[in-house]
Amino acid sequence: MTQQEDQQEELAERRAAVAELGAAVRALTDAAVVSEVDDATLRSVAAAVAELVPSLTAARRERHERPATDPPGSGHRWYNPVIGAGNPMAPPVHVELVDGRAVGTCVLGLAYEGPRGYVHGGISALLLDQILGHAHGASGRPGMTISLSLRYRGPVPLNTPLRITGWLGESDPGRPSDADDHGDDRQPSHAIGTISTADEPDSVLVEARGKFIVPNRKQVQRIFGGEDFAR
Ligand SMILES: CCCCCCCC(=O)SCCNC(=O)CCNC(=O)[C@H](O)C(C)(C)COP(=O)(O)OP(=O)(O)OC[C@H]1O[C@@H](n2cnc3c(N)ncnc32)[C@H](O)[C@@H]1OP(=O)(O)O
Repeated sequence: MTQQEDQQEELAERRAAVAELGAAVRALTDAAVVSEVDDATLRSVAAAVAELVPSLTAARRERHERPATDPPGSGHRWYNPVIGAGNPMAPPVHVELVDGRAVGTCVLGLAYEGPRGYVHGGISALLLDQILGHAHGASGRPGMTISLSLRYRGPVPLNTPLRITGWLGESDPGRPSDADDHGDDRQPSHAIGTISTADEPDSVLVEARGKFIVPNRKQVQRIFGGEDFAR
């Protein structure tokens, strides 16, 4: 086995272990928010969970440090709060590119509840921001959201397969490109996204419109210390 194959195997093993923990803690979160067991049971589970924390934080990363799952150049975000298998907060949403559109699928449990039985509006915004990011990134230029507006047309049901779709619209006709000044394309892109149930994909429950920019070199330096922010 070559050194590169060794590293790939190690990375796959690490990601699998991280995903396993993510799934277990996600299941714990789901159990915690649906549980109606007695108070004594809740307290004994809380104590048992608190005892587990030090074994995880014995080796930890800080802000700006890459996790072992996301080596430079991999473009992965194993702990992303929407798609990351390692993040218990992530549903996670499974995203595919279909005919230039980003299509996400997931089922949201009661941990994501806003109105009783339905998804919290902020969670819908989170999912749509992510899917618009994928639609923008599909052009090969990962960007950052500079504005996001939403229209909530109907409540999004919990415990129901959902479909989240994002695509690029026309770029901003009002702003002339000043690429020459900055060495980057400074034309913001418009992206559009929707949430519907998987069973009724044409019935739009939430609609989003976002603007994305590709940070120029100075901005990447200022915000991320020069490291390619998307890799
Ligand atoms: C696949 C993974 C998907 C992940 C999806 C997730 C996406 C996200 O959530 S990203 C996180 C949320 N977004 C952010 O944190 C961005 C926060 N904003 C910022 O850091 C700054 O506003 C930043 C860097 C974009 C611009 O700041 P700054 O360099 O000071 O420029 P500023 O003087 O404010 O801009 C002046 C104008 O130029 C525009 N502009 C600035 N930089 C650019 C650029 N690189 N390209 C095009 N337009 C630009 C601005 O939008 C602004 O336009 P307007 O006047 O119409 O509002």
